[in-house]
Amino acid sequence: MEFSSSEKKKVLLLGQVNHAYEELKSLEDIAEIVKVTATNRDDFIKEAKSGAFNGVFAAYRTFVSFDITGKIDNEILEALPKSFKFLCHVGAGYDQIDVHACTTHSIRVSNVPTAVDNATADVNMFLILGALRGFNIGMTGLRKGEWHGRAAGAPLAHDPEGKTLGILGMGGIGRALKKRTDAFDMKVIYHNRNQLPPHLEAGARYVSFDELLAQSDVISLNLPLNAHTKHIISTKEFEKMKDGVVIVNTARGPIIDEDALVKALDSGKVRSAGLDVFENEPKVHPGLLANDAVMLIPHMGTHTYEVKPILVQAKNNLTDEKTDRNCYGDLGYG
Ligand SMILES: NC(=O)C1=CN([C@@H]2O[C@H](COP(=O)(O)OP(=O)(O)OC[C@H]3O[C@@H](n4cnc5c(N)ncnc54)[C@H](O)[C@@H]3O)[C@@H](O)[C@H]2O)C=CC1
Ligand SMILES: O=CC(=O)O
Repeated sequence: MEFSSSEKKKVLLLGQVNHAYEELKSLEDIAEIVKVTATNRDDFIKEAKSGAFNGVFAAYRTFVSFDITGKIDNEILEALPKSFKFLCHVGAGYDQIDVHACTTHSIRVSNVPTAVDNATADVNMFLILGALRGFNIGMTGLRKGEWHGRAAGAPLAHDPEGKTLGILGMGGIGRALKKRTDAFDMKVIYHNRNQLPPHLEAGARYVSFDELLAQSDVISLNLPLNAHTKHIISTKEFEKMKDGVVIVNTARGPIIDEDALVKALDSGKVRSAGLDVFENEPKVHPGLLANDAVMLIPHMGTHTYEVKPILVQAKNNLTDEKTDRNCYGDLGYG
């Protein structure tokens, strides 16, 4: 794409920047930031078709901009101008974008993996420990004035040591989790579509999907959400698991069939769960809310200064009031 030197490129801002003020200012030096006035998908499409975004060559989108546009799919791309060529998503998981449709429209998509690995793996480890040890029962009870959570006391829990952790989807976060579980002497098995080279396996044993379901004491979901992985864990898969298994999910809610999970928890097939993500965020299944054995976190896997380094610089400007939503505050790593 050719621009004259005096011409500022137009960048569409999908979502609000709440943290990366300095970066936004730098971008404004070289680009004209085009803001969206629509607050829902229909109006966004109308706004795009009215020519309001004409000349835009790139868009920077936050996770919560989904509330305005919905999935970035063919319908949205058809409405955007032909000048639009780059879609920059602030997040590792890009399930809110139909990448195939983008490819068809010759639009390149970028995401932000790697930067999130440690923070998300920490949450993952916290959920494993909390769910295995039954901490939520005690913690919830304590705030209600009940020592050990129940009149009869919290049930005895389990140590991680010697337990088999099955990592489904051992990519960046899964491998960072493996490293953490080594400190707790857990045995790690994993399933990916293809076996990793030994230096990336780092001692984890590659197994089939069904072996992972059957052999794990704890199952951690660390794979992306797409048409193949939606509800990859449902009733049939719970039946193949050990009685009393623990399920942890920091990936995406719809990877687990939440209704089936609640039933498996209620029947005792699943002993407890640790969840950072939910099928219909920000809604949480009432069966999960009602179950004290389940550790629940409102999608805070990456909610740290270290993941969003700019926050440290912008700290003095930052107030809680500026943080609009729990998920990323604003733009993830910006
Ligand atoms: N809770 C949170 O705040 C965060 C959640 N996430 C979620 O975690 C997911 C994983 O993130 P990364 O580790 O960075 O991704 P990654 O791409 O590095 O790893 C994903 C792994 O899953 C494997 N995989 C893909 N399809 C599979 C299948 N059908 N069966 C088995 N394995 C499969 C891939 O081969 C890869 O090894 C993201 O897609 C995102 O949805 C990511 C960051 C933060
Ligand atoms: O959910 C967070 C992400 O980066 O993906």
